[in-house]
Order: sequence, then C-alpha cells, then structure tokens
Amino acid sequence: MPAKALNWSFITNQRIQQLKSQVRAKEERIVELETENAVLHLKLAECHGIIERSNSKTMQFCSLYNEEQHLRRNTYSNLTQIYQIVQKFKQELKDFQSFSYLLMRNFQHHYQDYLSQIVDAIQKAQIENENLQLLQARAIDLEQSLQEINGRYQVEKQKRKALHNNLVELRGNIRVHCRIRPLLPFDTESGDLAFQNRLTSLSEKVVHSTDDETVLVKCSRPGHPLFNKTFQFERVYNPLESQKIVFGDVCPLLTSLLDGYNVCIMTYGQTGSGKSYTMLGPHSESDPISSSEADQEMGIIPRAAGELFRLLSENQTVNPRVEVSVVEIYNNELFDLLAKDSSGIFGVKRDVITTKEGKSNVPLLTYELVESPAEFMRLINKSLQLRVKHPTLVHADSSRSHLVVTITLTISVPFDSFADQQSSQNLCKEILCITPQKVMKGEKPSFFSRGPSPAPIPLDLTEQQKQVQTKLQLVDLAGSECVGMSGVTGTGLRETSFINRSLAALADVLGALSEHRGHIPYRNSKLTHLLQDSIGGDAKLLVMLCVSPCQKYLAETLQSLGFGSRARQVQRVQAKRRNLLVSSKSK
Ligand SMILES: Nc1ncnc2c1ncn2[C@@H]1O[C@H](COP(=O)(O)OP(=O)(O)OP(=O)(O)O)[C@@H](O)[C@H]1O
Repeated sequence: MPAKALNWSFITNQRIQQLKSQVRAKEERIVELETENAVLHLKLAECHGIIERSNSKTMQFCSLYNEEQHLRRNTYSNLTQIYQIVQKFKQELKDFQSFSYLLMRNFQHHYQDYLSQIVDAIQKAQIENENLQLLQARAIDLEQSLQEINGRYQVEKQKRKALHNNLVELRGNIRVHCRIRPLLPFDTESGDLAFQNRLTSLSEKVVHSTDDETVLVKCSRPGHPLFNKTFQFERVYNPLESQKIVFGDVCPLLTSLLDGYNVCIMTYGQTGSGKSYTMLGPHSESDPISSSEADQEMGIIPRAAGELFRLLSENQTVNPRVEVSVVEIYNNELFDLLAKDSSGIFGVKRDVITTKEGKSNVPLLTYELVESPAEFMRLINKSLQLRVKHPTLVHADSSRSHLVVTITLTISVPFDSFADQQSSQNLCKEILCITPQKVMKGEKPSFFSRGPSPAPIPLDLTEQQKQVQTKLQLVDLAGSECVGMSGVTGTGLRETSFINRSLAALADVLGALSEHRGHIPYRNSKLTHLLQDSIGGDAKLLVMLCVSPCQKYLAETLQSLGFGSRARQVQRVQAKRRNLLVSSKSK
C-alpha cells in the first residue's frame, strides 16, 4: 500500500474518527437537545396547562368583572335612587321641620289661648261650683220641705180618706172601687170582620186612671165630638196594680168582720173585664186556685181566707167557728153548690125567703165547717167545677152565673167588749139572743155537725161571754154584656138575658135605695133577694167595678162606671156591729 494511500486512509480514518466523535458528540447533543426538547415540551405542556388555567381564571375574572360591573352599575343606579330619595326625604324633612315649627308656633299660640281660657273656665267653674253648692243646699232644703209637705200631704190624704171612709160608713154609703184591667190579647181579636178592619182604633186605650181616685174616659164615638168624662171612686186601680195591692185595700174589711160587722164585697162589670180574676184569680177546670201565698195572682177570695184564718190565729181567745156556703144564681135560679141531690149530684136548687125579721134567708142551705184556708179553697174549687161557664166572643171562659160565697164567722167575746162600743155608737138595736140555758144545760148544739145553718159555738161557761156572728159575702157577678158583642145565641142568649135582667134588678134596687123609696124591689130577682141584707142592710158593702181599658167596650165601660157612681150615691143605714148571739154568765 502506498504511503499516500495509507496516509490518506489514516487521515480518512482520523477524519472518520473525528467525524464519528463529532457525530457521537452531535448525537449526544441531539439526545441532550431532545431531552431538553422533551423537558421543554413538558414545560410547554405545563405552560399550556398554566395558560389554560389562567385563561379559565381570566374568564372567571372576566365574568366576575362583568358581574361586578353590573353590580356596580346597579349599585350606582340604586345609589342614585337612594340619593334622590334621601334628597326628597331631606326636602320633606325640611318641609316637616318648617311645618312642625309652624305647628309648634300655632300650638304655643293656641296653648296660650286655651290656657288662659282654661284658667278663666276654672275660675268660672269655681264660681259656678260655689253657686251650685248654694243651689244644692237650697235644693236639699227644698227637697226636705217637699218631703215634709209630701209626708204631710200623705198624712192629710190618709186622714181625708179615713174621714171620707167614716163619712161613707156614717152615711151608710156603698164603697166603690174601680179596677182598670190591662189590655189583653183577646181585646185585639175578633171574629167579626167589621171589627177586624177597625181593630187598631178599637183596641186603643181610652180608659185611664189619672190618680188613685179618678177614672178618665176619652169618649170618641163616630160622628160625635171627642169629650172626656171623669168618675170619682173611693179607690181606682191602674192596669199595673197587682192583686196584692187590690187586696191590701180590701183587707181592713176582714178586721171589720172580726169587729162584728157584716161585710159584702162584690165585683161588677162587663163580661171579660176581670171580675173573676179579681175575685178568684186565674183558674180553670184543670188548674184550680191554690191557697199558697207564693201565688202572686191569687184573687180576693183565697187571700181573704188566708187573712181571716191568720187574724183568727192571732186571737186564740175568740174560739172561732168558720162556716162556708157557696151559691150560684143561674138563669134566676139559686143552686146550693155544696149540697148533693138524691142522686148524689152536687148543685141543689134552693129558694130565698124573707124571714119575719125582714131578713133574706135560704132554707136548707149547706154550711160547711172549715178550719184552714186549704179546706176553704177545696170547697171553692169544688164549687167552681160546677159553676156554669160558656165561651163568648169576648172571652173563652165567661161565667154565666153569679157566684156568692158566704163565710159565716162565729166568735166568743167578753160580754162588755162590744157593749161599751155599742152604747157609744148607739147601735144596740139588733140583738139576736139565743137562750143561754140551752148551752148551760150542756146540750150539744145542732151546729156542731155539718148542717144547713150556721150556729153559735160552745162557750167557756166560767166567764161571762157572748157570741157574735158575722157574715162575709164574696160575690162574683156574671158579666153584663151586649148580645151583639158577645155573639151568643140559643142557650147563651137566654143566659145573657137572665144575667142582664138580674143586673138591671140590682141597679133598680140601688136606684130605689138612693131615692129612699118606700118599696125596694129586692124580690124582682133572686140575686137582689139573696143579697138584700148586704145591699140595703147594715153591712159594709164594697163594690169592685172592673172595666176594660179599650175603645171596643166603651159603651159597657161607661155603663159600669155609671152604675158605680149611682151605687156611691146610695145612703143606707149606717153599718152596724153584730151584737150578742149567745150570752152566758158564770154559775
Ligand atoms: N188585672 C188583670 N191582669 C191580668 N189578666 C187579667 C186581669 N183582669 C182580667 N184578666 C184576664 O182577662 C180574662 C177575663 O177575665 P175574667 O174571667 O176575670 O173576666 P170576667 O169579668 O169574670 O168575665 P165573665 O163575666 O165573662 O166571667 C181572663 O183571662 C183573666 O185572666
């Protein structure tokens, strides 16, 4: 091999070696660079990641920024509004302040005014108060004087009443009371169509009590000018006055009964005017009258029984005997409601006779002995079951008969207790002496048994005593009535005719008595014949007029008031004390 070629190859090898080492160096460098590149890629990827994250954060920031911008804009507009409101409010506040200021000034101004007015008013009030106190003191003085005057007036009124009553008694006048009943449902009911059409005016109240002694009637009749009529009676009850008040005025008559006077109380009036209510109280077949004091609506009869037994129980020494008879006068026939006929039916026809002494008497009349108000009321209720009643157009429970309840009271009194008073009154004319021997022999008098006539009671023979017999007649008359108004026909019409005739007979008797006629027509009707001793005799007689307050019954009311006024004019003999029935001396 040539040297040159060797050299060349050497050089070439060297060169190759160089190049190889260069290549190796380059490759290492490449590897290094690739490694760097990879690192850089990694870093790039990292940077991409960071950039992406930054981008999303930037996006977030952007949206937050937008939101913030939006909020800011909103806040700004809100702030603007708030600012405007605040400005407005400030303005208003300013206005208000100035208004308050104005108000305050006004207030102060008015306050000053009012204050001075108040001060004035207080000063005036003080003066007024002083005046008022003076006036009050004067008013108290006046009131006291008024009370004194009123008291004196009441005393004078009582005295006047007592004097009037004495005068009535001395002149033998009939005492007349008048009771105006309240308006009741049946006053505004009527089967009559013509009435129905005029109902308002018909139920108008035309009868009034102006005081406790005067009745005022406003008379208005179609085609006549209106005029007022007044009637005076011993007592007038307004519609609100109770059964208790009515009985309060009747009550002293029971004391008179025990004092030895005969007493008669009768109710008179048109049908439905309240006679039975006043005399008996409300009752019906199924609901009899009680004798309980709790019953506020009890009438005169049950109250009288209670009061009589109360008075007797207060005076144990009188040894009383109380006998009762109940009589009904129906169609001018007299029925003894306590007697049974042969077939055992109660209500036996009896007759009235005039005795030799000129007294009326009912032979065989049953007298039942009673010892308590309850026993008495049992008899009354039994009798009321028999009393004839029929419905009329005026009211459903109309009594078609006169009812006469007679209580005969026999009491023992010391011999001189009545005589002194009798002599002072010079009334000792009528002495019914029953022979004392009969009692002294110890015979059992027939009057101990239930029997046909009231009789004296046994005496304590160790003392000088006498028996006094007095009679209390309680009469519930049947109602006077206008046939057209009551709408009765047939039997009812016959009853009405008898009722009206007997009431006319009663009026005739009063007329004859007031004119002091020689003949008094007692015998024209059984009613007047039976009541002869009470009406014309020496009993204390009280007529209780019952009237309706309404226009519908004006004619009947005027008739009843006229009857009462005429009754007041009657001057009979003075009421007399009953005297000895039996007397006895100690052995
Ligand atoms: N003062 C009064 N207070 C309340 N109700 C009364 C009053 N007076 C009468 N009444 C009522 O009026 C009605 C008729 O009264 P009442 O039966 O006493 O009349 P009267 O005059 O006896 O009638 P008649 O003669 O037809 O029997 C009864 O329902 C009775 O309860």
